[in-house]
Amino acid sequence: MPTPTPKRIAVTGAAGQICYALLFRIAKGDVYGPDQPVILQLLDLPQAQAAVRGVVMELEDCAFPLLVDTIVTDDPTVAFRDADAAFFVGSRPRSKGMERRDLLSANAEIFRVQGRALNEAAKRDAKVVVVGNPANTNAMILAANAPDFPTENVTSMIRLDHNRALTQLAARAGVAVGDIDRLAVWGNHSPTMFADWTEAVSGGRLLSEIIDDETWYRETLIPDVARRGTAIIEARGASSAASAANAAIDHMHDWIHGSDGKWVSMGVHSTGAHGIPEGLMFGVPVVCKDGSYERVEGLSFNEFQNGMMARTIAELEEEREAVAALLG
Ligand SMILES: NC(=O)C1=CN([C@@H]2O[C@H](COP(=O)(O)OP(=O)(O)OC[C@H]3O[C@@H](n4cnc5c(N)ncnc54)[C@H](O)[C@@H]3O)[C@@H](O)[C@H]2O)C=CC1
Ligand SMILES: O=C([O-])CC(=O)C(=O)O
Repeated sequence: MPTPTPKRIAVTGAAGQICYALLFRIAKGDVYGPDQPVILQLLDLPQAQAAVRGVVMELEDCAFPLLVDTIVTDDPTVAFRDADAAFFVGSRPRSKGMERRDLLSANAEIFRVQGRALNEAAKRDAKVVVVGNPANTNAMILAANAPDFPTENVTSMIRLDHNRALTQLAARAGVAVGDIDRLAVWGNHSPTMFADWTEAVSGGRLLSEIIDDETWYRETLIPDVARRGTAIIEARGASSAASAANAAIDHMHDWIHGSDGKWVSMGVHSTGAHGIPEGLMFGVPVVCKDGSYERVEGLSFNEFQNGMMARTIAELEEEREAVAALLG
């Protein structure tokens, strides 16, 4: 069989802690699979170029058979040139005492500049995931500044929250993580996110019936998932990195290869379904198939769900208002 043309994968924030986990897994084949060669196109700031070169030396020392080339640059247009996929990680992380929205002004400008470069340089069918916080609103800024690039292909990461909820639910229900389906995490990657078990099942049974503890769901699961990032910062002194990289890999892998009919949560551009205002970048359940995602639609919400949705919608609308000047 002929060797496939390498896929070009742009990654921003290459000298940072998430990328220290992410790049090695991409090079190993965890995104495109074990038969697909890749080229890494790494972006970071001028002052971080030496550190990126150190990471590249380590990539070389792994002798990954699939890694055919690595480009290192501080120019976003070079990094995004002909990209098939792009991970937007580069931005400031929060530290103790900050909320992710406190990063809005520090990071928003990055996504305006990089949106223009994406517009100019990437393939039109490139798949984009924004990891840098506040991820939903950064992705909205990116898409708004890339008018010739399909908005559908700009997504934000809420998969880490989805994975966090899966583990908590599996442990409480005494089922395997892999047996859970129809879990949704809605809205903003922030304390207002809504980990929703209403439809979630394992082995054909509703998790809400297996666990049978609405108080645990409302007062423990939902807030614990929403506050997990803070708990990690408190414990580690730095924000999550390996688990964030893993979630970014899961997000992109499933988008490319499909989710086997299962629901996964992705931040996507709202089309107005489920009462979510059009244009917000919003965590929703999707099913991935044949290189694209389909939003799960036609769900009806009870009063509790409506209240949770309203809270995270309001926060994203406030964020949109705060960055209105950057939305083109
Ligand atoms: N969506 C999610 O679930 C998660 C998001 N995050 C976010 O991911 C981001 C990165 O986190 P870490 O890797 O831990 O941070 P880090 O500080 O270790 O690395 C960030 C890197 O981005 C680079 N950078 C800054 N501005 C840049 C620009 N304009 N262009 C290219 N590179 C630039 C920095 O030089 C640095 O090398 C943070 O915003 C963090 O809050 C972290 C965990 C989960
Ligand atoms: O909490 C943070 O700042 C990092 C992050 O987004 C997460 O771990 O979910």
